[in-house]
Amino acid sequence: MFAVSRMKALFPLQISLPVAPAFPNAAAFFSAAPKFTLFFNFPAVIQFPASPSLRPIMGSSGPAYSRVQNRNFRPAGAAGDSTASYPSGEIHVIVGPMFAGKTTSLLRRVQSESENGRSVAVVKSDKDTRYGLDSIVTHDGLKLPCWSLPKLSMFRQSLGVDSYNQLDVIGIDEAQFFGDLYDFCREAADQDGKTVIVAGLDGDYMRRSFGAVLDIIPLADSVTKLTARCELCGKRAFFTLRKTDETKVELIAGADVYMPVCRQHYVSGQAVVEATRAVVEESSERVQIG
Ligand SMILES: Nc1ncnc2c1ncn2[C@@H]1O[C@H](COP(=O)(O)OP(=O)(O)O)[C@@H](O)[C@H]1O
Ligand SMILES: Cc1cn([C@H]2C[C@H](O)[C@@H](COP(=O)(O)O)O2)c(=O)[nH]c1=O
Ligand SMILES: [Zn+2]
Repeated sequence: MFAVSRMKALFPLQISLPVAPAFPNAAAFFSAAPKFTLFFNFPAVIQFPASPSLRPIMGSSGPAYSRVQNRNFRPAGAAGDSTASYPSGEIHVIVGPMFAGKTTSLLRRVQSESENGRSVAVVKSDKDTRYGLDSIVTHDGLKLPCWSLPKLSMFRQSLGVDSYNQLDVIGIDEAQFFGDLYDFCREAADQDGKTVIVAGLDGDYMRRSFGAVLDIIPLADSVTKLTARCELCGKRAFFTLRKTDETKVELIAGADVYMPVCRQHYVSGQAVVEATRAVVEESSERVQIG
């Protein structure tokens, strides 16, 4: 399993061990069947300082971990170096259906950045209340403390301007729920020199673009599309099937309502859901008339 004990050492106050993981063999599952498609080569460019010295910054709704200063700003260079003092931010986007390991991947990357001495903070939408507001939690129970906010534009103020300035890396989970994702990511990377790691659903249950996740692809250094396992046949799953007849786009839920599926089972499953909805609507119309 990925280093829960190391996570505990890193985040001693908040990390808790996974309880009754839904997929106990997740690590074996992940390593035996690598499930991601790299659209672009993921650049091994994150530069890590040699000696990490983390200190937690506690805020009203969540912690950040910080070093002394944001190293993303290049020091003034030699004369003629036109890049001197421009921020060297980055944006990395992780997409895929539910259960594909997006949160797990985000958590790993943030953990790795932190272990390498960079100051990190993670934010998720406060719409997702599934596991409480103070942490992001994977479907198999790994946890990381985070900020829960309605808008990314509140992040700087919530953290405190000084703490924000010291941050190197910002992780964003459930990115599909943030309407101001584009402006936040652009400013954080271009103006403030942050490395921004974004995880979210590229498509909703109808396989339509979800929120602003796809809008930030033109801003991104890298885009990774993860896949899950089709719950009906075990093949690679690219889509999320909603098992109920609820039609609103945003519906916070887990495996009770959604399942990852391959193309074939998306098409057949969606046909069943739609046929069922038609029958239910028809019979409720009959009841109203009668
Ligand atoms: N059908 C499935 N395919 C793959 N993983 C699944 C499935 N159902 C549950 N899981 C679990 O979900 C974990 C991924 O959780 P998570 O990182 O929270 O995914 P995401 O953020 O993409 O929804 C996997 O490690 C696995 O244990
Ligand atoms: C497909 C789909 C999903 N959602 C919700 C359901 C969950 O609360 C999140 C996704 O969580 P995960 O970390 O990716 O597993 O999004 C939704 O509101 N609408 C949809 O169409
Ligand atoms: Zn299938």
